[in-house]
Amino acid sequence: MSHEPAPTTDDSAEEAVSCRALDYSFGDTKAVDSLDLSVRTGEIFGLLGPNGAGKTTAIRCITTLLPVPTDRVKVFGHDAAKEQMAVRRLLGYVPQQLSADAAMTGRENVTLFARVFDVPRRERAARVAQALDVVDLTAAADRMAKTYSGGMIRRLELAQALVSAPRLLMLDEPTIGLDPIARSSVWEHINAVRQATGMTVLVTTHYMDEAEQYCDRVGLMHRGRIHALGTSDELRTRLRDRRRTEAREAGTSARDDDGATPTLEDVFRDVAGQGLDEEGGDYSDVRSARRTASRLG
Ligand SMILES: Nc1ncnc2c1ncn2[C@@H]1O[C@H](COP(=O)(O)OP(=O)(O)OP(=O)(O)O)[C@@H](O)[C@H]1O
Repeated sequence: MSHEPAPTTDDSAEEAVSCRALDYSFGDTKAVDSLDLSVRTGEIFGLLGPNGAGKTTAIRCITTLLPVPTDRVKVFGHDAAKEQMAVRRLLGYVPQQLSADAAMTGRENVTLFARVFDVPRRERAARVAQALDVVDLTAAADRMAKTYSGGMIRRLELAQALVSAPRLLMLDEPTIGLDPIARSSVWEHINAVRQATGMTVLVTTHYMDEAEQYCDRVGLMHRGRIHALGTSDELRTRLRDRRRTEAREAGTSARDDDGATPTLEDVFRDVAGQGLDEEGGDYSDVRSARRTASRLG
């Protein structure tokens, strides 16, 4: 099935997130299976995989929302089992499920998060205004969230996560259910925040094109494991070179696609083997759990 070399981690760069041999099961279902993952400080790291790959479970382990044994998950060196509060203080988390309240204004929603995350009272109004400004919601800040479009709601949730100035921003499928324009707008805002603050971003997505465009490095996850890890260019070039070598060794004449660099989709299909098809789940075949816009309407 997979011909990719085992994923490697680089411990020389300061790690924002490190998972070592992380397992997590729901009854008989092994959602995360001996996961090794290293996210470097300051990068946008994309965890890619089809529905059910284990992305959300991994994210929830890192956020301390699911219990993990000691020495399995660290966030900026803090152990997620032993130092839960220290870990939580360092991160902002935007889950797949809706986290904004439709019956409150944008400003009220962000203020609520500022309170929950203990933003000092005297700084609160300014920090809320700044977070709304970063995501271009200043003009709409005093409108009820139920009047927002899906993309605006996603940006509001981004502001909610940013108001505590986290060092690590974790986003679970931030663009699911959005139209292409809203998707690129959300990404542009994530990118702008990263550039301005140096914040580390860990994002799950099944949109390969988004990952190629916006993530510094990606981890391809399937059935609870990372099967390949690197920059999108590295992964694509590695597969191209391997195919060329195989063709040469087999003595076959040049294939039609010999000169072409495979896409990230090809890489995924290569590392996941037949699994994607057996499960009836192309990675782009989304259950679309989110459907943000319709839920607030
Ligand atoms: N609360 C739960 N109880 C039982 N099984 C669960 C639970 N949450 C997830 N699972 C199972 O664990 C596996 C991994 O699910 P997970 O949600 O982590 O995948 P994912 O890659 O995030 O996919 P999706 O994008 O569809 O959420 C799946 O087989 C899923 O059915």
